[in-house]
Amino acid sequence: MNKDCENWLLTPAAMGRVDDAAARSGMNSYGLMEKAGQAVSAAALRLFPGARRFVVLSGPGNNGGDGYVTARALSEAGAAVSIFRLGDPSRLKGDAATAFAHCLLDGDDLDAYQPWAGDVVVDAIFGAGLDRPVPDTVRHVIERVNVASIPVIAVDLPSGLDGRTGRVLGAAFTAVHTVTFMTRKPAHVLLPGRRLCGSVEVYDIGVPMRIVAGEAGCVRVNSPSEWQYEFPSEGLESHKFSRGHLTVFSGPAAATGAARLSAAAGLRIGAGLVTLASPTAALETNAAQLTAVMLKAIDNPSDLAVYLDDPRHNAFVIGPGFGIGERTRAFALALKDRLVVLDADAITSFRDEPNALFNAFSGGDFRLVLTPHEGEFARLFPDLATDERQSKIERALAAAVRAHAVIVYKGADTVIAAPDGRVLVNDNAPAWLATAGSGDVLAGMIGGLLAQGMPAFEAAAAGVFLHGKAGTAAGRGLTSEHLITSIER
Ligand SMILES: NC(=O)C1=CN([C@@H]2O[C@H](COP(=O)(O)OP(=O)(O)OC[C@H]3O[C@@H](n4cnc5c(N)ncnc54)[C@H](O)[C@@H]3O)[C@@H](O)[C@H]2O)[C@H](O)CC1
Ligand SMILES: [K+]
Repeated sequence: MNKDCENWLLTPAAMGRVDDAAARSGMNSYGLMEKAGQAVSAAALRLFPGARRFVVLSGPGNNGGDGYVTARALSEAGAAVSIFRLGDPSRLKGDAATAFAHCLLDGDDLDAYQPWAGDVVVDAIFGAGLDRPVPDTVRHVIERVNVASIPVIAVDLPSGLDGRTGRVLGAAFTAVHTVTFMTRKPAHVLLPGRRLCGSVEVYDIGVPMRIVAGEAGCVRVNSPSEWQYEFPSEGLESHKFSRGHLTVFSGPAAATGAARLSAAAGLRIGAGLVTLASPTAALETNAAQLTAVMLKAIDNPSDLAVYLDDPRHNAFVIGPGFGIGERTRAFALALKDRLVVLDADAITSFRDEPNALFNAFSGGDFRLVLTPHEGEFARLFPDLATDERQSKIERALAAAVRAHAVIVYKGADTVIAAPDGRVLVNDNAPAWLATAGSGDVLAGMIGGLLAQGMPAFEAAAAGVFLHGKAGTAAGRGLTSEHLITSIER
């Protein structure tokens, strides 16, 4: 993968414009297809040196063109190759027609393909150009290949996958390996697409970087290079007060654990001081289980107003275990001038009046981070959640603009979006991170980074990435307590 663009995500439409611009610049566009097909052939031979037969399934567009180049290259390397085609190859156009003309192997209709043991399928039916559910012929082949457990190498995208959204249009192959070109596309990282791609190889077919950069936009894969420059450093001159003061609100006596997890995570990620703001009735319960985290009784909005008189109380987490309702709304709105992570119950509390929240935090730098999972997202943004046309990236971005907040739209493919258009898709979370209390830990980590002065978008992205990394380090069967001790800055 080219280092310059390893985190970029281009939609199929943007990649189409890259292709056009490359052709206009005088590049030989057939040369790009030739390199694409050669890369797929090399991957197939590398991954399956013992294949009895490579079966190339070629479609009606340029993805099919890549397939004809692959078939020719595999055959020239001495492998056994069969081709099955969707559509009349005499109707292929442009580079795909050229690739077909150069490939002297016979082929048959896609319908005729019956899997044999020892086959390896090269799926070149549809790539970036899929724009509607796959036809029945393709659906039936996908089913036959699945039933026979034939390994599939996908060209650009597993056919049936919508490159922009990562959703399945009708049916899709499940690939063991996908070779894509220049940059990854949203479907390689958004679910369910990511699971259908297998390992993803990004091959540089030689489109000049300035042309790709022209279409790259601000949507990327989350990685330290996206936020490291803002990560708080522990210089010799730093002391606990210069590393900020995070306050986490505890729920009532019967629901204090979630907030303690957030507070402990905030401390672990480096906040200088962490206070648990607790109802008087829960002080004893909390006191029995805290050491480094401080405790303060705050029962009502007037207690909170006094606490907010001290400007050193700069960052807050509200929501985990806090309870749903009017008191929660009053507390959250009182924090409107501070850095705030609003999670769980505090999100749900605004389901009937989300604009009250959004308006309170509008104006000035964005300082509110919302961390909804799927259900909470639907409560605050019901219209976006049900809009089937939009990808998770597009939904998160629209929500961020509306809320004037950084949105951490959680899931195994968490999307972090800022109102200014920046979006990061996270892909390092292990499956076992979805455990009780995991979200509370994440909220505390983001709060702890906000307290240390990291801007909201970078704090959210770093929190999500380091949370995934801690989950991987903790390993299967982790508990949230273990997750916290596995956090490394
Ligand atoms: N820079 C690059 O990334 C390069 C990519 N290459 C390959 O080109 C394809 C994209 O090619 P395109 O022709 O635009 O699209 P497809 O081949 O995916 O399919 C278009 C073709 O299919 C028809 N179609 C779409 N949906 C359906 C459907 N549901 N049922 C039936 N037919 C459908 C549509 O009408 C068109 O005829 C990219 O993925 C790469 O593999 C280049 O080779 C090199 C540069
Ligand atoms: K494909």
